[in-house]
Amino acid sequence: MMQDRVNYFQFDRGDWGNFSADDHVELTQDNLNQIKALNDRISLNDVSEVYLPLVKLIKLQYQQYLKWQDQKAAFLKMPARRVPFIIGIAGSVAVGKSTTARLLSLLLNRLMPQRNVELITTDGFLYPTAELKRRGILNRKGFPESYDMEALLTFLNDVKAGVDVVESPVYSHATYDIVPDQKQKIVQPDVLIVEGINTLQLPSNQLLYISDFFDFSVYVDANPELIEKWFIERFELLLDSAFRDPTNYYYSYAIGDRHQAFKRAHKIWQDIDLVNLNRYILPTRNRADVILHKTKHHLIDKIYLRK
Ligand SMILES: Nc1ncnc2c1ncn2[C@@H]1O[C@H](COP(=O)(O)OP(=O)(O)OP(=O)(O)O)[C@@H](O)[C@H]1O
Ligand SMILES: CC(C)(CO)[C@@H](O)C(=O)NCCC(=O)O
Repeated sequence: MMQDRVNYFQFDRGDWGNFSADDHVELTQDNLNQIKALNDRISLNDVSEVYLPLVKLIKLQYQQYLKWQDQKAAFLKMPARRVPFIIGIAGSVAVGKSTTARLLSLLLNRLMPQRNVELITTDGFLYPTAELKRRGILNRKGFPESYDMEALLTFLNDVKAGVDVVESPVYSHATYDIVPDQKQKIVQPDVLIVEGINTLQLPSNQLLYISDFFDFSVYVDANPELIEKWFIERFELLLDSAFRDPTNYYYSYAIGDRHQAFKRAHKIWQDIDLVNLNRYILPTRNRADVILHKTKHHLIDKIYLRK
C-alpha cells in the first residue's frame, strides 16, 4: 500500500516560517485586532509563522493561474475574462476549518487589497433537517449522502462560468438547520474560498468531481482525540449561547442536566462525526495541496506541501 503523505515536502513550523522572511508582509494592529475578533484564542505566532507564508504561496499560484487564464483566452481568440480562483478547505468536523478559512480570507484581502475574496461553507448545501428525516439519514448528517451535491456542483460551475450573482443556501449551527429563505450572494469574486468537510470527496453518482473546481486546496489535520476535545469545547460554547433562546437547537441541552448534555455530545462525536472522519474525510487528505497539522491548543506544528 502506498505510504501516507509520500508525495509531500514536510516542514516544521520553524523552517516553514523562514519562507516569508525575504519580503515581509507586516500586519497592522488593526489587522491583528480583526484576527483576534475572529477567534480570540488564535495564536498570533501561527498567523505570522504559518499563515503568512501560506498566503504568499497561494498568491504565487494565483498569479500563475491568472497568466494561464489569459494565455488560454488568447490561444482560443476569446476575450479575457475573470475566472475566479477557487480554494478548498477540508478536514474533520470541529477541526477549525472555518477559522482557517476566515483567516485566509482576511490575509488574502490584506495581501491583495484590490481583489475581491469571498468565502462560503458547504454546510449550506446540507439537506434541511426535514429532508434528512424524510430520507431517514438524520443520524448521518455530514456524510456524503446528506449533501445536495448537485446543487453544490451547479453553484461552483456558475461561479467559474462568471455568472454575475451566485447564491448559496445558508446553514446555522444555532438552529442546526438550513435557514429558510436566506441566501448568501456571491458577486463576481476574484478568489472564492470554499470550506467544508466534503470539499475533497469523490462524487457518489455525479459526473463531476467537486475537487475539479479547486485551484488550490488545504486539509486541516489533527489527532482525532484532540478534535473530540475541540468538538466538546465548541459544544460548550454553543450551550452557553443558547440559554436565553428557546428557538436555539441547544436550548433543551442548555437548561437541562449538564452532565447528560456532555454525555450526549460525546456520543454524537463517537457515533457520527468520528465515523464520518474515518470513513469519508481522512481518506481525502492526500488530495490536498497543503496539509496543516495541528497539535494541542490548535497550534500548527507541521506543514506538508505537495511536491
Ligand atoms: N486556530 C484556532 N485557535 C484557537 N481555537 C480555534 C482555532 N480554530 C478553531 N478553534 C476553535 O475550535 C472549534 C472548532 O472550530 P471551527 O468551528 O472553526 O471548526 P470547523 O472545522 O469549521 O467545524 P464545522 O465543520 O463543524 O463547522 C471552535 O470552538 C473554535 O473556536
Ligand atoms: C454541520 C456539520 C455536518 C458540519 O459542519 C456538523 O457540524 C454536524 O452537524 N454534524 C452532525 C453531528 C453533530 O451534531 O455534530
